[in-house]
Amino acid sequence: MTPPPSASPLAALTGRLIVSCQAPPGDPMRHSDTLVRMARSAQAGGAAAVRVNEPEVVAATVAAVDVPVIGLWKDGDTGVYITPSVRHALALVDAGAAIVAADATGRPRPDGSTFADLVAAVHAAGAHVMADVATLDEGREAAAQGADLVSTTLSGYAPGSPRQTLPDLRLVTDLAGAVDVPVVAEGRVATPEQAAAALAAGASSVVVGTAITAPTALTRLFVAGLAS
Ligand SMILES: CC(=O)N[C@H](C=O)[C@@H](O)[C@H](O)[C@H](O)COP(=O)(O)O
Repeated sequence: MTPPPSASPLAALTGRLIVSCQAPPGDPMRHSDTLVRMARSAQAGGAAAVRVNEPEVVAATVAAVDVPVIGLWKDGDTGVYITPSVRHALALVDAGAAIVAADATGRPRPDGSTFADLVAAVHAAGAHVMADVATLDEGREAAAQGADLVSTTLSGYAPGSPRQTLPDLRLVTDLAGAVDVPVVAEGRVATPEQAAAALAAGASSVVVGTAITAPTALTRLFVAGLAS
C-alpha cells in the first residue's frame, strides 16, 4: 500500500468546522464564481476547510482560499456517484484538492475498481482520501483500505443505513470507537448545537452544507413552515 502523504493538512481539521459549498443541478447557485464566493465566506467565518464538487470548481476555489479544499466529483445520483472512479479522483488531485472525498460503501464502481485502488492512486498523487460511508462496517473497511478520514456522509442515503432527519450521531460514536483515523460527522447537521454534539459524540470534525450554503433549500423550509 502506498503510504499516505504527510499528516498536513489533516491536523488543521481537528475539532473544527468544514463547510460544504455545493449546489444541486439546476440551482441558481450552481455557478463557479458563486460557489467560490461561498467558500471565501466560509473561510472568513472560520471554516477550517471547504468541501467542493467538480474539478473546475475545485481549481477555482483552491486559487481563492487558504484553507484545504476537499474535492469530490458527483457523477449521477444513483449507486456510487461521489467520485465513482480512479479517473474522477485523479482529476480532483490535478485540480488541487488536498483531500479527495469518495464513496466507500463497497457497492460496485462503474470502472470496476475498488476503493483501495482509488486510495492507492490518490496517495501516489500526493493527496489524502476522505471515505464517505453509510455504515460502521463500511467505515472499518475504508480505514483498513487506507482512508485518511472516515465521514458519515452517506448515512441515510445509501442502503443499510437508517433514514432520519437528524445527524447519525450513533454512527459517529461507533466509528470513533472502531477506527484509528479521524471520524467526520456529515449529513443533516443543521444547528451549532448539533455540530457541538457531533464533536462530543466522537467526531474529529463536522461538515455542514445545507444549513449554511443552500438558500433554495432553506427558503423551502420557511415557506413550508408558513404553510403548515
Ligand atoms: C448524500 C450526499 O450526496 N451528500 C453530499 C456530499 O457531498 C452533499 O449533497 C451534502 O450536502 C453534504 O454531505 C453535506 O450534508 P448536509 O447538506 O446535509 O449538511
